[in-house]
Amino acid sequence: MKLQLKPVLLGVALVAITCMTIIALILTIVNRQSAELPYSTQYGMVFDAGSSHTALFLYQWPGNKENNTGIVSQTMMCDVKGDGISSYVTNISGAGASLKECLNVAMATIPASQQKTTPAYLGATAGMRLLNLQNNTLSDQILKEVAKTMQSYPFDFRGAKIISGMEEGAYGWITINYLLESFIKYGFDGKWIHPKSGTILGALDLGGASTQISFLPKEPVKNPQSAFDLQLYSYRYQLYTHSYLCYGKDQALKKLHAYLQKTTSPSSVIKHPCFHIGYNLTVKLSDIYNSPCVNPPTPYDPLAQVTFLGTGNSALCMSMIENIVNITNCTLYPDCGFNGVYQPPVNGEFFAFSAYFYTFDFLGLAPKASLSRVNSTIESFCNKNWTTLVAEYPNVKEKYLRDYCFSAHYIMVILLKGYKFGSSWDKISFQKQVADTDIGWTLGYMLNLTNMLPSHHPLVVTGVHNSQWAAEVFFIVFALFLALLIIIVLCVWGPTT
Ligand SMILES: Nc1ncnc2c1ncn2[C@@H]1O[C@H](COP(=O)(O)OP(=O)(O)O)[C@@H](O)[C@H]1O
Ligand SMILES: [Ca+2]
Repeated sequence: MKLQLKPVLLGVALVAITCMTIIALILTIVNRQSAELPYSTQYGMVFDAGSSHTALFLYQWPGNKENNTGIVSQTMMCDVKGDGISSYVTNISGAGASLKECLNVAMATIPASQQKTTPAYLGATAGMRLLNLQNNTLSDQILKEVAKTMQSYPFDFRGAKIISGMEEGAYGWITINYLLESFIKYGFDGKWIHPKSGTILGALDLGGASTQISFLPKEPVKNPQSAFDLQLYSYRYQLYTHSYLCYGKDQALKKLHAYLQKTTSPSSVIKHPCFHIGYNLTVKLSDIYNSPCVNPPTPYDPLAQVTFLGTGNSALCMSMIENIVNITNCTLYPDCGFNGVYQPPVNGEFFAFSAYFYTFDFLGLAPKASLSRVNSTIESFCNKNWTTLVAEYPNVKEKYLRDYCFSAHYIMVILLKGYKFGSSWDKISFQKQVADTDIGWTLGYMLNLTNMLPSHHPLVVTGVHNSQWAAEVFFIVFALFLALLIIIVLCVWGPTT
């Protein structure tokens, strides 16, 4: 009997098609991953309740789960009027009321439908840490008041608390490196790539009441109290971070005043080398000794007055500051920052922000300037007469203008003699923002508390719309049905015709 070739080939082809269709069907159904598409912008807010003032930062990101790279950005920033919340000790309810103006701005910015799902945090830093040391009942009452005000808004209130110095340092470091995409990057080939570890930056934050340094050292951190272990996007980091309480620039100035007062006593007129010639300041002794950062002489009259007379003497200003920043005492460890605090040698590039930036920006030294230009600029600025200066900068707040000479010298002492940046001065960049977002601890804090910093590498899936997926399944099932039907017809009638 002659074999009929055509129906046999057709049958083989149909069987092959059927098998492929069944495999396609299994793959389409079994390995189904659902991915949400961006549906709308989401928001999150953090109050930075600093020692000198409070600011509200509002962040936004696309409303899906793909926010685990540098997608979160700052939508708005609102400066709360008045001083920091720790200054409300005699008017506790005022601390809560002070936040209302900025909360109203947030209400006007966030669409009504999103307000309920907007997480809202308040983190207080060194001013409240100090108040907590002095009188924890008062600091608790202030935190309760600010929480009450925040809860009176529709936002998803997640807490008002004092953050630790280590958290403050680590979150500042996370903010910088998140914004610079140093943890993870989306490459041109559509794959996630992990940039080389050398591209991770260190963070230098100078506040009013504390100062923080955070970086990845070359060597393992020897003191566990300064080690911060993190796992981000499948990589482990051991961060060195230290917060020097009482060494923010305002408390450091208080320390200098206490030093000058004690060493000149009983005179009530005291030469001040970091104030400009022509600037005089009269204060009560209680204004100097009202902080846990300074030890009052015993006995002392809180109401007695002293007058500081500016002499604008750069060399003396620098050496006086060296008296309040102990740079010699490093007995317990092979390497130290200042005050005998363990610190491995600095490593890599750094961003210096907050008062580091304000001071260097004002002096025209940001983002970078050579050491010789920095030194000569500070010296000639400190030499300026106060009257000339006020006329030259009519729009600069007097409290800032008065302090730039001191702050600049203080910055040089802690960076060069404290942290020992001498040979790596050019590694420091004085910055305020990255990608239109302010550098500070608040973004890192929010990313962490909202679980937007995964410890594992993000999974990339290529997806289709649900309707397209249903159409694909329907088409495959239909093709399968048709193929089976033809095979049956061929088997029954094919070979005999
Ligand atoms: N425009 C500015 N010029 C100079 N200094 C500023 C400016 N804005 C803020 N500062 C200073 O920056 C510091 C910010 O510290 P802050 O965040 O309030 O305290 P902390 O972080 O210690 O709790 C303060 O010393 C404040 O005076
Ligand atoms: Ca701060």
